[in-house]
Amino acid sequence: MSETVIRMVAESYGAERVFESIRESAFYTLRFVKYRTWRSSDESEVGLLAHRDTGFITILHQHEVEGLQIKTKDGQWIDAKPSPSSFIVLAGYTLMAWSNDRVQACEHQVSTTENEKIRYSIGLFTYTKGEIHVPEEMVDEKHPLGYKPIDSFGFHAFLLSKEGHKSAFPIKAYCGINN
Ligand SMILES: O=C(O)CCC(=O)C(=O)O
Ligand SMILES: [Fe+2]
Repeated sequence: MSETVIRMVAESYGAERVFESIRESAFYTLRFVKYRTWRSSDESEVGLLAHRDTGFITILHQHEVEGLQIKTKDGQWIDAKPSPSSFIVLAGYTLMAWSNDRVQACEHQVSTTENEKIRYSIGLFTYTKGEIHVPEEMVDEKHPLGYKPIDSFGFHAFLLSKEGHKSAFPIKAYCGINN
């Protein structure tokens, strides 16, 4: 499924010729998360603070208990309702850079609203190894090249640094051009 989505993104920008190289550099982690219930009714929130994922794409499935919220382009938080048959695909920072900002890394958070039910989610995180380059299909007059080659391991090390921590858009601080 991850490969299918990445192929669709590449094709939609006329860059299907580079799909194979992304496929070859991809690796995955699978994370199963259990969110506890509230300890008391006045505990304000249990969840995960607003963030953007750092890899290429994330495929999420939440089981029965809602909580995932996605920030829209105009800054509104919307609920992603759980469905037994659906997955949510989120773009991460590496895809944002690879697509030369055509695809924005999606800000999201988890905020549980039901205090009695344990929430489970499962996420397949797709990362890339080695350097990947912005394909020339993503670059034109309106979209000048915005990133140097993207070394995902280097980027993850940068995220742990002081500079990485304080940066609002760490991928731009790490390998952006003209920032
Ligand atoms: O539990 C979820 O639905 C989201 C988890 C998440 O955003 C993450 O692990 O990066
Ligand atoms: Fe996330």
